[in-house]
Amino acid sequence: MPAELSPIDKAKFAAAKRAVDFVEDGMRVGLGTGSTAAWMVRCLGELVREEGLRITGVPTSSRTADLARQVGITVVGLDEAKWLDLTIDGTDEFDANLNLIKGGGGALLQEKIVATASDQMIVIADAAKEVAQLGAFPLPVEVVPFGWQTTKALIEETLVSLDVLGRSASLRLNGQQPFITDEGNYIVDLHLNRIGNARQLALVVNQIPGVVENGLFIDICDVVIIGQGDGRVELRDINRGTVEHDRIDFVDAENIFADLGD
Ligand SMILES: O=C[C@H](O)[C@H](O)[C@H](O)COP(=O)(O)O
Repeated sequence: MPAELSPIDKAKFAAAKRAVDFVEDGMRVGLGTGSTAAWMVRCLGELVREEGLRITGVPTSSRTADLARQVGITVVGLDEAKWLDLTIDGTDEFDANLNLIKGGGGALLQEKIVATASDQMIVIADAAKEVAQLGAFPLPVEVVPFGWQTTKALIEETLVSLDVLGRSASLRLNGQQPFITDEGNYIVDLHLNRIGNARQLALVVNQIPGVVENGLFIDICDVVIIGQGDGRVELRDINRGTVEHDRIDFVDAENIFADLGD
């Protein structure tokens, strides 16, 4: 393990490495987006190259598609795969019911479509992503560029009517310009502090014309794998109600770190 790899990266790697144990030969796998999911894509790539694992990957962003191809994973679109056995993705927050806030990297739309089209969703995270109540992380809402200021104003009015704390909304920027998603849309981030009724908020926000999707993933995630910097992992399965503990050996990761140029 390279000395410069931070404890947080080790934690993300540990969760990712444990998650790929769920991937079986012949599976169609949704590939999430973000720094944690990137570790999972690298781990899967190693299994494909070194152990001949045959999988079909459905990426949730152009970034993930590029990385997946680079590490040797066969990539297809969701409509070609049709239905997936499993999706593995990161998250910005998760709560005790495994409800999530996602979209910090702007990929929430494809991520939600792909996760919903999967028999199982496994979320991989470091322990800092766990919250008692969702909402400290700004909730991303994807909106169409046409009339986005009106859409943002309607979202703010809706937050007031729901008496949601925080209530401020901001257009996500990339430098001086609006951040553009893979689908050509904008992101409005909602600074809420905490979300009392996430299910209601998710439904109501999506009713507003101009809103494409929001980053609340309610009743979609089945398993969360929480990694620690020392290699410990905890697996929580919401359907079975089970909690398991395991440990990842970083020595196994030498090839992956070599690929990163360390
Ligand atoms: O749009 C991005 C995704 O929802 C990511 O899964 C999320 O932001 C977590 O990313 P990271 O693993 O980099 O914290």
